Amino acid sequence: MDNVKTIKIFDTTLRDGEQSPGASMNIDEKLRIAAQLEKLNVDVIEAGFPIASEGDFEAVKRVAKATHHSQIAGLSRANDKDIDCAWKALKPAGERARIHTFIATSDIHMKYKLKMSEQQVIDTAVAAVKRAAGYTPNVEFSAEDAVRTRLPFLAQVVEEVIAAGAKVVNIPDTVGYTIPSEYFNIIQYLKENVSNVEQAILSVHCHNDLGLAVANSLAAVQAGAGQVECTINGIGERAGNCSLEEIVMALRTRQDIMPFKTDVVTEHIYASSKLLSTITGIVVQPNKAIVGANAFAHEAGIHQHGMLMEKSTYEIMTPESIGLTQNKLVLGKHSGRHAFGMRLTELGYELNKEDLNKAFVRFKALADKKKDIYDEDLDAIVADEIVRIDERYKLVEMNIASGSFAAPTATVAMEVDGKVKKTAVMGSGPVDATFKAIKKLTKSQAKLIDFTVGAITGGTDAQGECTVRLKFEGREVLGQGAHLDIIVASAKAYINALNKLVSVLQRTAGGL
Ligand SMILES: CC(=O)SCCNC(=O)CCNC(=O)[C@H](O)C(C)(C)COP(=O)(O)OP(=O)(O)OC[C@H]1O[C@@H](n2cnc3c(N)ncnc32)[C@H](O)[C@@H]1OP(=O)(O)O
Ligand SMILES: CC(C)C(=O)C(=O)O
Repeated sequence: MDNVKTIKIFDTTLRDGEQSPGASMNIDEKLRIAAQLEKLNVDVIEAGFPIASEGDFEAVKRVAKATHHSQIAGLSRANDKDIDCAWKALKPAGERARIHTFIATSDIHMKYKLKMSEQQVIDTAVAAVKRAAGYTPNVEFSAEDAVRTRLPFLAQVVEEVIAAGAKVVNIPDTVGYTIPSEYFNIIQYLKENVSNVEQAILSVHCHNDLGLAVANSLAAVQAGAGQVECTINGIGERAGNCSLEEIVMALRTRQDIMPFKTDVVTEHIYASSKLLSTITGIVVQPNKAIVGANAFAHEAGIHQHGMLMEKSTYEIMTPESIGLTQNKLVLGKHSGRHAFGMRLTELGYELNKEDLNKAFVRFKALADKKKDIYDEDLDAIVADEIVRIDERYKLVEMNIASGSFAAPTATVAMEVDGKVKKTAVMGSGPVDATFKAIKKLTKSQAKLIDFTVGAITGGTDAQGECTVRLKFEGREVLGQGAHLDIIVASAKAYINALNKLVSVLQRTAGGL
């Protein structure tokens, strides 16, 4: 189609996505996500909110330096300090740098939060855009809580920020309140009532409080919006943001009725989703559209019959289109480093030689015990073996006595600050005994907040994957561990969380 319009994809996984409780990422993790986002070929990566903390500033700066073709955005409130700080962080991106400044425009926000009149908000917004435009022509302005803003006022704000130099104007549904028909009308109203609207791209940024973020974004695109802001797996503040994979695949799959496309390389979607889950520990629900474990699974006989006859009977898009390939090279104990490394690359992992070797040793050990090695097993190996921090604590060996008549007892040997220590502790169950033993050996005061267990793949020889969330002095960390023995996986997750806590506390000069 000649008249197909390209919709810009603005990914905010590293900024709004990181505002999800539990989704905080360190700089190295952000760099890995940013590299994956460039593979996806998103137009803009919002890398953070530089004034928020030294860590955020550094992360934006490092992402700006390390990336090659995506534009890099940094968020700032509408004041000089934030904007100057954002620019300092973004500068290494050169012409790819975008300053994203915002201020709320709804009556509720202006009255209770900002304590500003409409005129003060306009003056502040215009001044912010002008200051940002002094650094770069690539300025985006967001009218926070636009959906609950008086429409003629919203139109006035949009007109004035465009006149001040904004090249992209975002109309966010900050609280996930709108519905598709209303949002369509808002965008259409702005298109018809802002005299200079064609000098800027209208952007949309939807939250999912009513489960409508993707539907609303789609409606806005149909009304003329040219940029969609979204996150991998839909993570974000509260119920999350518009999910990148859903909006992109909706536009790709329904080009028959919507003349739009994106430049996203959809074949990298699945790897991106996996990488984010591995890094944050926020797992995707099995029935999640596009990237859930069941998204391309067919259980019912009638469906299976249809699929065998002709895939399009029950599949509106192919698994291959999101990078979910049937593993052509079967990985097992006879596989070598080349096949193993190639599969990891296909899954989105770029490991250096040393990390690849470490992962390969783990893979061989697993292949000796387990018949089939699935992609999920490889994800677990990488999560467990590579996504690591400096280790003050290491599991040396452990043994569990448990059953229906004896009191569960864990015997655990650990390396603590280079010295091997051993203890045996009883508990109400094998996991309880294990955690008590680890606590005793490490003298940790951290509180266990959450513990989850899952089988990574099917069958009784499946690897178990555990996550442990610990809290100490207001800091929360998430540890992960995988092993064929679920109790060993639990211990590894607990120890991984303790090591993360040490690293967090060291950075803030605390102690355990
Ligand atoms: C809708 C969104 O997602 S917006 C982005 C939300 N993300 C975040 O807030 C995460 C990062 N935030 C932070 O680290 C901190 O909130 C900071 C560093 C930005 C500010 O911290 P503090 O200075 O301690 O202020 P605090 O967060 O308590 O309050 C916000 C202040 O900014 C003001 N403010 C809020 N939005 C804006 C804006 N867009 N432009 C200018 N000022 C604003 C508020 O009125 C308040 O001002 P006051 O301190 O004079 O009362
Ligand atoms: C800063 C803006 C874009 C935002 O995150 C929101 O309104 O939800």
